[in-house]
Amino acid sequence: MKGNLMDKFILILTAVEAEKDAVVRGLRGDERFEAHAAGVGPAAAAVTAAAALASNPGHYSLVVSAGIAGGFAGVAPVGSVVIASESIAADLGAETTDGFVPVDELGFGSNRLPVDGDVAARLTERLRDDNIPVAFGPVLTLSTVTGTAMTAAALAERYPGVAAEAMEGFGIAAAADRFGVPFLEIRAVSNAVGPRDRSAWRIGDALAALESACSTLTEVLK
Ligand SMILES: O=C(O)c1cccc(C(=O)CC[C@H]2O[C@@H](n3cnc4c(=O)[nH]cnc43)[C@H](O)[C@@H]2O)c1
Repeated sequence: MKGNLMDKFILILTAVEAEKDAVVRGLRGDERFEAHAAGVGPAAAAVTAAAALASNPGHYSLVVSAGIAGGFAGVAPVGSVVIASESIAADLGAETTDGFVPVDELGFGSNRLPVDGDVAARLTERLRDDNIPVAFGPVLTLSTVTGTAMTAAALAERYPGVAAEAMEGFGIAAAADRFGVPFLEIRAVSNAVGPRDRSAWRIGDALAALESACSTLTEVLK
């Protein structure tokens, strides 16, 4: 991680207030952190992150996207934590008769953005040491929640090793990239990616896991 953590702050953005409240509980008053609910989806997340970074040059040493997510079968079960190895805008590209072509293959930039690998690795390791179920892998950002087994399978084939999907990470990663601030994504799995079954959601369990992961983050960043 660049810079000295001791003199800067960490911005954590969630989608909704319930996620922000879980993050704040996990931070336990650690004044190095600022947590805000930015709204659902990549645009709301990107606008909020960019506004914060633009109005506070040099103030933040790290920007974190945190919240609940859908977990991919065999990688991230419900109730587990996912630490992103990279952020992928899963539907940023073109549909063709030969399948999806990501924007980088179209020559218009990239649909993948990096994370702070050092912090991501240390956080993953600490969570494992604390016996918290954790997966380290790509996290997708979508504007449409996956609702069928066919789409889940297509995403898992397109992005091997994918751990989770959510709706804000890439927007925040894009703002962090634009302002040269390291990025991290922490997700807690509330549901399985696939056929829509709201009765199977475990949002309470996911928020508890999110709280625990944020508490561990404060330790890792000591
Ligand atoms: O109505 C549904 O079937 C449904 C299924 C899963 C999630 C939703 C949401 O509207 C949640 C959006 C909100 O939570 C994050 N999230 C949680 N699970 C997922 C998911 O499986 N795919 C994408 N996003 C998910 C997301 O980051 C949003 O903030 C509705």
